[in-house]
Amino acid sequence: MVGINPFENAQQEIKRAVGHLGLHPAVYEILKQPMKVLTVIIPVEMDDGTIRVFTGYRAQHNGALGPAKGGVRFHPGVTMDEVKALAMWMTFKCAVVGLPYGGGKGGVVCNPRELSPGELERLSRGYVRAIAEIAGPEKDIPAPDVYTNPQIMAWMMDEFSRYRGHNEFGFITGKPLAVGGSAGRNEATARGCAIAIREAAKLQGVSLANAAVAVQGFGNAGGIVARLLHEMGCRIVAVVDSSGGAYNPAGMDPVKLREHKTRTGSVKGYPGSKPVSSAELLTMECDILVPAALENQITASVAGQVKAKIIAEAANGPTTPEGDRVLEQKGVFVIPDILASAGGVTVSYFEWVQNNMGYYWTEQEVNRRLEEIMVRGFHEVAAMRKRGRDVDMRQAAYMVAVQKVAEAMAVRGWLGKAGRAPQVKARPA
Ligand SMILES: NC(=O)C1=CN([C@@H]2O[C@H](COP(=O)(O)OP(=O)(O)OC[C@H]3O[C@@H](n4cnc5c(N)ncnc54)[C@H](O)[C@@H]3O)[C@@H](O)[C@H]2O)C=CC1
Ligand SMILES: O=C(O)CCC(=O)C(=O)O
Repeated sequence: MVGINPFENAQQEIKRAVGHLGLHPAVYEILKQPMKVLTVIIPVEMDDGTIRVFTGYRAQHNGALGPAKGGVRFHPGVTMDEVKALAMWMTFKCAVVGLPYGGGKGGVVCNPRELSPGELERLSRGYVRAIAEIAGPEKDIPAPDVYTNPQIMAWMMDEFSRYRGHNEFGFITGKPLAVGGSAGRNEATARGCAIAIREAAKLQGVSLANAAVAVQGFGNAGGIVARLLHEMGCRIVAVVDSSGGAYNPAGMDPVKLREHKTRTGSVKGYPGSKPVSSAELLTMECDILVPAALENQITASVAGQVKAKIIAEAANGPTTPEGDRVLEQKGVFVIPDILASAGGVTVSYFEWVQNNMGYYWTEQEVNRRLEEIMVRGFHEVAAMRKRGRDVDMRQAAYMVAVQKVAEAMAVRGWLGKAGRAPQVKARPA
């Protein structure tokens, strides 16, 4: 959305968390920007023989807890500030659920729908060649995000393996199973979100049986979360994608919605449904709202009209800080993006671990470990919310995450003398 800078939004959240935790101001000074940002140009030979030059970015926000980790977005609206915000959010997403990573994110300004498969492959490989010097399993590990998928991950892994001269399956996650992908990764973002919704519903006394759910975005995150919530007994009353929406208060079957989208290119026109816009969906009567598309969807004016009891942010940054304050005043229970969407990177972590070991787990094993991490993360944040005064779930999540990153920076000596107290107590002799 024009005029709202996601990077400035992300900075505000960190500033508040550092203040609430009473940490040294140096913590904010370090965390308020990415440690490294690379801008690249990618010349690609198009099918008609012309050369088109694309712009791409890779941002690494903070490496105190481990190598940078985060997806690559292919979208016409990608900007450097968006990539910087997304990298920043990744640092705290990884920290809140206890993964040994820092935050990273990449993006290429392009419309993949206008590219042929060959052009898309050459662009994906070109992007990897351009960022190769700052990436790798020990430095920065990309993954899928908006409009990138397992096939693109496979091309990228192959290109990086050529660059290094040997197979580097651990360079990137979200790969197809045939080349070191993990069972369960495709569903992981949605599964993690569904687990968080289940825990929130228990906490808030909302029954999932027949609960009305509206989902904005019907891709990897939104489409699968609709299916999983349907399996948990919820009624999927509305879904939208970038081309339109479908509404039916009696509920719709997400498997059939997916088939309809595969056949026609959109969820709109689903048999038995009425059209619905993205704006209408966000403010409609429902119990659970899942924004699973892009940033800055729930502004203050949208938030004022939201009727959902629970919002689970499967997307990164769907709510503006102003929107957030309105939701807080209204008592809407928000599961913030850094927690609600952490399932994907959690299973990406499992994928990287499996690649490093060369030993692969069953889907059951992956899902069991994901469940454990999401439940622990959710309740750690809920406990922080209870302990903190005047903090909502988003602030609580940031407080849990910022505390962990600040502690790592302190013991590494990045905060100098300021870091030695009170975060780090010397071990008794
Ligand atoms: N794929 C992953 O593992 C993760 C994704 N996310 C976040 O989830 C969100 C969605 O990502 P994915 O599902 O992976 O992308 P995707 O490319 O699979 O799907 C995106 C969906 O959003 C829809 N969409 C795009 N613009 C829209 C608009 N203006 N209004 C309504 N719908 C719109 C598209 O039509 C598509 O259905 C993003 O914010 C992403 O950063 C977060 C964590 C992990
Ligand atoms: O799977 C990953 O490594 C990161 C996914 C991602 O980009 C995100 O969580 O926003």
